[in-house]
Amino acid sequence: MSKNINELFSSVNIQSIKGFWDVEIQNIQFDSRKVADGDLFVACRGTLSDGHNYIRESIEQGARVVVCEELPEETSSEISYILVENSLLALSQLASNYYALPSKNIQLVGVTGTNGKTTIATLLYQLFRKLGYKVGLLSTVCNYVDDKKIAATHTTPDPMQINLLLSEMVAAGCEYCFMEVSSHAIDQNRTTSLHFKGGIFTNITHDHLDYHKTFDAYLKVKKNFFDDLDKKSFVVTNVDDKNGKLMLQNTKAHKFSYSTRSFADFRCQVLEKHFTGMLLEMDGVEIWTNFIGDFNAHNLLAVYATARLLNQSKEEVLKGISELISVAGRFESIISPEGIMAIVDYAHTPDALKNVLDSIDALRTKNEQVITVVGAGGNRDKKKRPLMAKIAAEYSDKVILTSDNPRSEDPELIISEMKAGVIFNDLRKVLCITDRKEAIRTACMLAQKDDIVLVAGKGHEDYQEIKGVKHHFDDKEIIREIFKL
Ligand SMILES: CC(=O)N[C@H]1[C@@H](OP(=O)(O)OP(=O)(O)OC[C@H]2O[C@@H](n3ccc(=O)[nH]c3=O)[C@H](O)[C@@H]2O)O[C@H](CO)[C@@H](O)[C@@H]1O[C@H](C)C(=O)N[C@@H](C)C(=O)N[C@H](CCC(=O)O)C(=O)O
Ligand SMILES: Nc1ncnc2c1ncn2[C@@H]1O[C@H](COP(=O)(O)OP(=O)(O)OP(=O)(O)O)[C@@H](O)[C@H]1O
Repeated sequence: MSKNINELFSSVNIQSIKGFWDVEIQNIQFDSRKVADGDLFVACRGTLSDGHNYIRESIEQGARVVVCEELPEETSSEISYILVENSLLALSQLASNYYALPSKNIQLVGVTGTNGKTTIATLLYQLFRKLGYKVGLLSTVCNYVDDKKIAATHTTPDPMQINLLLSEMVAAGCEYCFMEVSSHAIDQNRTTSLHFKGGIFTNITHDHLDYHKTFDAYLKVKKNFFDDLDKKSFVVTNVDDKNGKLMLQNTKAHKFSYSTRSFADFRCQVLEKHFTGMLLEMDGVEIWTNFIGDFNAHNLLAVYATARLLNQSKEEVLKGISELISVAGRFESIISPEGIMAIVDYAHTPDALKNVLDSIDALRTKNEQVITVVGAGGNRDKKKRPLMAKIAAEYSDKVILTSDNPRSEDPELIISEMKAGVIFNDLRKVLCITDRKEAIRTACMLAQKDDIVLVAGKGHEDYQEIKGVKHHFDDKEIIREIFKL
């Protein structure tokens, strides 16, 4: 689709222009390798390299307009160069303008926090469909435009992708979109120019410090998302998290809180816990839910609060919540003919792992053993490796440390970095088996009737990434094969 750059730059803070202003462009690209004839190229500074180094290549590929933070040494008189202070911010604004501001034509709610984003966004998508609406979803597991499933590459896609999907949702008649907002996305301005009706804060614990460097920087980035919300929107925050209230400090949005422990606008209490679900008291009403674990009580409460803030009736929301079923790869259980229960969960942070193991512990009635199979991803935050192994060993009877997605790292080295975190007295519980399938098989062989095998870290993923190649790998599939189901 062809656009005049005049329309595209309406909200962009331009420093200067070199070249023509009245230019038609075809598409917007931030990767020179994808530029085609007539495109606009935005040169962005990344963590590995700098898009400014690819300006010449983008022009050779056919770029007509270049948006950059500094001019290249050699410029061409046939090209328009538009200087901006922050290319990533400009990209976000250009992308929204290119697709005619779709976020203004849909009620968009963003979920951010270390854990729970996928669960809450997906459950909101499911709930609002039950309530009779056409809905969109942008999440780690997959994206949906109404009932059309679209593969996801990121938790929060790049600004062009987000706005394309939002515009498709608007065209398909969707009234709501629920999206995950990662800290990378906030930091890189992927969501800055979107118009959010609401924002949800789940929690913040140790993660992504490879990218943000310090916990304070990570916290500040999360807070920026809420600081940017306007007075027509709402923010609903988990005040059981010690940083929950902080998210409300500088925002102009209407402020709401939720809690399972203390005074808050939205409250819920866990009345009973079973392997098949939980009985909750939510906003004064008892409801049965098909979810396990205190953390899911928080997730369901966030869903309830958001639906109420989007003006849905209490009765219908509670009825809808009681009918919701699990989210792919989140506390999914498979029982063997011999009575061994395997649980597949995406827990890939120390906090998530502890929560899942706590939830399992709360359900133990006899002397069931808990055997945990867990790894840690390569080319990602290394600091969480020893912490995850320490937690796994502390809260399980046996632990098998194995590979997650080693990516370009040596899996055995990752496992040894994990093992270094296990306290001396727990070392006797730990086995190391690099091959994940063998690790799962061994855990199932060690388990007896009623024992619980937790396979953590990969959840819904159907691949294992080793040395840049994605091999088919599915924890649930392997467990079913071992259990001969
Ligand atoms: C690690 C990381 O955060 N990378 C971000 C970074 O890219 P980079 O450092 O890899 O970029 P680069 O390769 O150095 O290149 C810099 C720029 O030059 C461009 N380029 C590069 C090469 C070339 O030949 N031509 C060219 O134009 C690139 O397109 C890029 O715009 O800067 C880019 C912006 O220009 C981001 O899009 C990119 O996010 C990538 C896509 C990424 O994968 N990030 C992950 C880690 C991420 O976002 N994860 C979160 C979820 C986390 C979670 O909750 O688990 C997510 O939302 O998915
Ligand atoms: N509210 C919560 N608090 C703590 N842990 C949670 C919560 N919700 C889910 N978890 C745990 O975290 C894991 C990941 O959940 P989920 O995918 O919903 O989080 P996420 O924020 O989307 O993570 P990511 O962006 O890394 O995919 C779950 O499998 C579960 O173990």
